[in-house]
Amino acid sequence: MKKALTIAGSDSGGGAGIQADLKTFQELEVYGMSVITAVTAQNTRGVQGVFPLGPEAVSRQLASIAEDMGTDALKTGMLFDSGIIEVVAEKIKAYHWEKLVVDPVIIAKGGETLLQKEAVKALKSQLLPLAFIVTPNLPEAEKLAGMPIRNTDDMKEAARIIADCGPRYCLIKGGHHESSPVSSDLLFDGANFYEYTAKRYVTKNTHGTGCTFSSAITAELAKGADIFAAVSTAKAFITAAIEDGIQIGHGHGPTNHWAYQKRRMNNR
Ligand SMILES: Nc1ncnc2c1ncn2[C@@H]1O[C@H](COP(=O)(O)OP(=O)(O)O)[C@@H](O)[C@H]1O
Ligand SMILES: Cc1ncc(COP(=O)(O)O)c(N)n1
Repeated sequence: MKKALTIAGSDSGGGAGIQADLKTFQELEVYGMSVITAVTAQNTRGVQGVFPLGPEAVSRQLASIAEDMGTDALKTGMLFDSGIIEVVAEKIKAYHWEKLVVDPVIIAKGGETLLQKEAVKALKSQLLPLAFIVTPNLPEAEKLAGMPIRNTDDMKEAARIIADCGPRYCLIKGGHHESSPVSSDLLFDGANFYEYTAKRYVTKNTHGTGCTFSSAITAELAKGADIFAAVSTAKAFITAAIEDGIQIGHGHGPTNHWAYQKRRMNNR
């Protein structure tokens, strides 16, 4: 069985972070492993507390996996600060882990900080050069590129700037473009742009969409898919998960990780 690793924060509400990643790995039939960077007290209403574990705890978890199991692909989500980014980058290089998906989690949907301001520089200079693909949402792409994004031309310009940091592919997600009837993501391979478009659902149950999407890409890469097939399957996975979003809690509910496989079973 192929293996996938997530290096991310725990979401007690179960919709984002490590929990969303492991559910996605399971649904896409890869063996899921996790390195926890921080524990968040979180629910559908927002983030009530953040408790980082620190570089030593992260380093030891990474070593446990590397010394025994290894991984076929991996992703990063919430990394909290530059100390954790440094150790993650150092270990990824030392273990020669190559299929790295960097989801540059900076701010939660409710506005809470998940990456310290000082750490954006380390993310760009230390982690992005190791990334096979980086998957910023629109506000994250604005921060990484240092420019406002108002239209598709701006998205392309930002993708070029982010690609200059060294990732092999850059995928800017259009989920935050709420006035559009579609949800369009733009993949840049250093030369050409490819658009992945799906219907936009009007729903407040979008907690964990980015985590789920990037872990679906990671699962597909672990199984040997090329980047275009991996993004395409991940887009179908997240679109189904959003369409069947779950009304749990009083705020932004989670997506439905089972929706994609349920549809496949029904179509048999
Ligand atoms: N309301 C929606 N309807 C359909 N697809 C969406 C919706 N919101 C986000 N997506 C898709 O979900 C994926 C994650 O995007 P996004 O929500 O922008 O990430 P993040 O959680 O990092 O902010 C992308 O493929 C995006 O196009
Ligand atoms: C622990 C953790 N990691 C990431 C996110 C971002 O979630 P989203 O996928 O909605 O951007 C989150 N809210 N909590």
